[in-house]
Amino acid sequence: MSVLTLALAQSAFLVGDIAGNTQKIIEQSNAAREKGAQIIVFPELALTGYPPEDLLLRPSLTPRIHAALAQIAAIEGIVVVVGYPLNDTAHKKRFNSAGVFAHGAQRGVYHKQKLPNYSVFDEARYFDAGTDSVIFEISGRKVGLLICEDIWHRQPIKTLKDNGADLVLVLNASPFQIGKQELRRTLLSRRASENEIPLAYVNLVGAQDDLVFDGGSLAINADGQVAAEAGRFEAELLLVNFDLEQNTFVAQEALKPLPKVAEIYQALVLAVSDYVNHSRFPGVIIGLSGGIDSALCLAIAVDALGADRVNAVMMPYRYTAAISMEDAEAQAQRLNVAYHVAEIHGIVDSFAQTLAPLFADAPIDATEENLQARARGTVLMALSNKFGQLVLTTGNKSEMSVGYATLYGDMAGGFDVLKDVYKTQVYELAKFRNSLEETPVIPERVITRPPSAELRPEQTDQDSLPPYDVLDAILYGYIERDMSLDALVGQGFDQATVQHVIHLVDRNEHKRKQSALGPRISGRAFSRERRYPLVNGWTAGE
Ligand SMILES: Nc1ncnc2c1ncn2[C@@H]1O[C@H](COP(=O)(O)OP(=O)(O)OC[C@H]2O[C@@H]([n+]3cccc(C(=O)O)c3)[C@H](O)[C@@H]2O)[C@@H](O)[C@H]1O
Ligand SMILES: Nc1ncnc2c1ncn2[C@@H]1O[C@H](COP(=O)(O)OP(=O)(O)OP(=O)(O)O)[C@@H](O)[C@H]1O
Ligand SMILES: NC(=O)CC[C@H](N)C(=O)O
Repeated sequence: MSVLTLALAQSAFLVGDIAGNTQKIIEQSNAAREKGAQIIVFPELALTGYPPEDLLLRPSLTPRIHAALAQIAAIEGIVVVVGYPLNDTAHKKRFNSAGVFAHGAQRGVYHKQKLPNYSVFDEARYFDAGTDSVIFEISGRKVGLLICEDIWHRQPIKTLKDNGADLVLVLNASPFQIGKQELRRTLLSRRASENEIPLAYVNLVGAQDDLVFDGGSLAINADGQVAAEAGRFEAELLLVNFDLEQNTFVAQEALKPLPKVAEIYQALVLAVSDYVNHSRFPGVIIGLSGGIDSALCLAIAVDALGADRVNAVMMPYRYTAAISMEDAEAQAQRLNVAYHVAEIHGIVDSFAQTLAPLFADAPIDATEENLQARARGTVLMALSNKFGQLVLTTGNKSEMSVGYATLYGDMAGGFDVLKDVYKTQVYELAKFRNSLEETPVIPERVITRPPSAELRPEQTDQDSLPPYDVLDAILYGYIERDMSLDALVGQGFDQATVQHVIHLVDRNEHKRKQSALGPRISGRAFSRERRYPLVNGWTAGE
């Protein structure tokens, strides 16, 4: 059997670190050659990382890219296919391109034809669309190139097939959202089988700001069957053999698909670890309340960074229940995390004293609750300033949707771990994490007790919000499916409840606008893909 060995370089590339990324490309190309590969394929825009955003507009980018390409062209003994931005100054155009390098020179270049400009993507801001197919030859086979969004459309791969391609390489920067790998498998199988052409799909891995790239690179045969698949959420140099006589990939052992809850958990861990490490924080600080949100964040942080880089601070006030103190300490102990207690009576009471003459006879309301949250936020930020550690905030998607969080209080911090995770998913994730070890890291009572902000006596979240299963279902319909009030009521939800929830979501856009960034796991997160005007005259619920 005569074989072409391909290396699919499912790697992480730090945005903007062109020198570091070039070094990685050279090292991985050499490693792949030593393992017997004749060609190595890197992800979309590997040289700059994805998405490079306005770094693409810096005039100093082009010389850096040219220097990097010269180094890549000098790689010997293996064909290298790599994604990079191409600035065509003569024609005042910029392309999202893939270059083919071999025997000391660049042998070809392909420009992405379909530029995504929906959801989290903004490529039309930066790139011009390519118009031509590109096919190059290796080992007597015609190999076509595509870049990410191209494969989500029918025409680009069909044109390659019509032009005689035997095999298609797809370079990707395809971000994670729940169920995305299943979607990719279905799409790629269909594209391969409807065109009767095998394809190799190489994805990026690692997190960038709010986006998580989950890998899951694939080799798919012309009958649509998956021949090989790389792991998820980790770097891998996947070697696949392509039988040149049969024009098929040699099948490898199939990977088990990850359950949804496991993929969400891994996405959050990767997001925290890459955000903290790439921003060069020595560690993180979490306000640990004894509640489920901060408990889950603590477990995620420990899995991402190791226990010795995580600090928990319990800040009791007079409404903090004894079991909250016990549970917070138990969590820290079980996870082996440094645990501190900083009570906030003095701070809150002093605030209250100063404000008393100004408040005159104004009745007690949420103001007094917010002082507690703000005292805690101030303590956490002081620790961050003093020791250089990042404060992780814990607000989940349900709370961020309805504004159930205090500005400059529990919203203070640099990265909001659960920002795109509904409260009902928080429970599933906590149970999932507990199932991984014999002794659950989150005490059972934290999961079973009714959630409370503990900002006044006997308070529970359900005093002011519908039960979380109802709230989350309404939020999902309104936020992720753009459903109207009438449509939600048509689904059986109580009209007054839906009205109340929609009103809260609309009224709290300003909070989300100034909230910390957090990892995106859904198809509609509060970051790039949901942009509402703060001031507007829209009628709620339509
Ligand atoms: N459109 C707009 N554009 C810009 N700013 C706007 C604004 N509307 C209000 N504001 C500002 O926002 C302020 C109100 O926001 P804020 O100060 O946060 O206070 P607020 O939203 O009134 O109260 C916080 C709520 O979150 C709940 N909470 C707090 C802490 C933790 C938890 C939990 O369980 O996790 C829940 C608490 O029970 C209360 O219901 C206004 O006083 C005003 O200054
Ligand atoms: N007593 C406390 N000590 C330390 N941090 C606290 C305390 N109370 C609240 N916090 C911080 O503020 C965040 C908001 O918590 P709060 O208890 O008000 O609501 P929650 O959304 O139910 O969160 P949790 O489930 O973590 O309690 C907590 O996740 C935690 O980080
Ligand atoms: N970078 C891209 O072109 C990605 C777009 C593509 N639809 C994806 O999410 O996989």
